Amino acid sequence: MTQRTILVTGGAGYIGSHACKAIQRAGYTPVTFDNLETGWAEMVKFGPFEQGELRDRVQLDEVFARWKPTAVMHFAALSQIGEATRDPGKYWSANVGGAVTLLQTMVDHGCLNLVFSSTCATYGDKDGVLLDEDTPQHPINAYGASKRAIEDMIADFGQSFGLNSVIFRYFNVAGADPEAEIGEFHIPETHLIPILLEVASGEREKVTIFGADYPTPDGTCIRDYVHVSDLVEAHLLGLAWLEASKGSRVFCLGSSQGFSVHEVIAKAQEVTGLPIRSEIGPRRGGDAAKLVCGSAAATRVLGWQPKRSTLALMIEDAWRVRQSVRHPAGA
Ligand SMILES: NC(=O)c1ccc[n+]([C@@H]2O[C@H](COP(=O)([O-])OP(=O)(O)OC[C@H]3O[C@@H](n4cnc5c(N)ncnc54)[C@H](O)[C@@H]3O)[C@@H](O)[C@H]2O)c1
Ligand SMILES: O=c1ccn([C@@H]2O[C@H](COP(=O)(O)OP(=O)(O)O[C@H]3O[C@H](CO)[C@@H](O)[C@H](O)[C@H]3O)[C@@H](O)[C@H]2O)c(=O)[nH]1
Repeated sequence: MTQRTILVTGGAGYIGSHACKAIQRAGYTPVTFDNLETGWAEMVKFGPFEQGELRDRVQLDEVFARWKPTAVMHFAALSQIGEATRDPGKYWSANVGGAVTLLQTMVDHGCLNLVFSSTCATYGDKDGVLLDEDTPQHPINAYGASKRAIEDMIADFGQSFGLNSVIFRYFNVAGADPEAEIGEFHIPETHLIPILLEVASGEREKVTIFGADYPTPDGTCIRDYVHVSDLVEAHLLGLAWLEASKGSRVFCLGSSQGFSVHEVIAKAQEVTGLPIRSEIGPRRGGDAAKLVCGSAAATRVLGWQPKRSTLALMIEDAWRVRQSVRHPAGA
């Protein structure tokens, strides 16, 4: 039997490259489609690579005709909250524009199974609430708004064309491949844990804490961190769900535990055994005070069992990759 092909948009990026490894291991062929805006050709190690732009319908048509994917995992997006707040049009164009073209191409090629990366940034600021699939979505930045719009678009394509979808709303994804083949490489790096590891390794002088006047116990923002390996396992379960024709569903993916910026810094110092200098700075636009996930549905319905989503393991795995894998930019 020929191997089933999964089109992985954003497969050269952080989460997409980890997904490709898991997809290949599960016996499928992951075909990466990526414009390399924030990703790396060097991270495409587990299947073919098609360099391309999602908003380019001609290119997408060629790729669908060549590979005939049975499903798409759609990771490609711009995802920096600070940048989205400074330049919202860029986010609406890349994220929503890219998704429109992708969905239309899927339907026209008869590929009707989609796993989509959404985000808890679609919820907005809901202090003190455990966010789950039923929580109303009121995004407070253009990134979250663009992702909510795509969720709505997917529902419309479901109604009109029978597109089947599993939408995962992730919380803060962290960690790296436990076998240290791939990792998280962004330039500039904006995510908290990799920044802390840059400070620990002496590549950065200090971390600026974006606000210590939030209504949280220590004044810094609280987030729910989930290990990228656990996250991509959920995607395989989502794919199996679609292949079993179980219909369309939304699931939240997180660890159901929140950690403040101060707590993450303390844990990174403990794991690395190195000092991490920090200073308090102003709030970053678009940040919610507290985002913590209720992922009971993913466990109950899909059988998802996170294995590595403790703060210590996520930092440990990211630290190991940092020390053993050369940055694709040669930095
Ligand atoms: N990292 C997180 O904590 C997190 C949390 C929630 C949701 N997400 C979502 O997960 C997905 C992957 O995130 P990531 O952290 O791996 O980001 P990433 O930036 O590492 O990867 C995104 C990839 O998509 C590609 N891409 C972007 N726009 C494209 C376009 N128009 N055409 C083709 N390729 C394009 C980039 O080059 C990159 O390789 C994104 O959709 C993001 O919104 C991430
Ligand atoms: O130098 C830094 C970087 C981050 N933070 C704080 O650390 C927390 C985590 O920030 P970051 O790692 O940038 O993640 P988020 O902005 O929470 O966004 C991530 O998590 C979202 C879901 O919560 C995803 O949708 C996004 O794609 C992903 O980038 C936030 O409170 C930031 O304000 C700092 O204080 N200093």
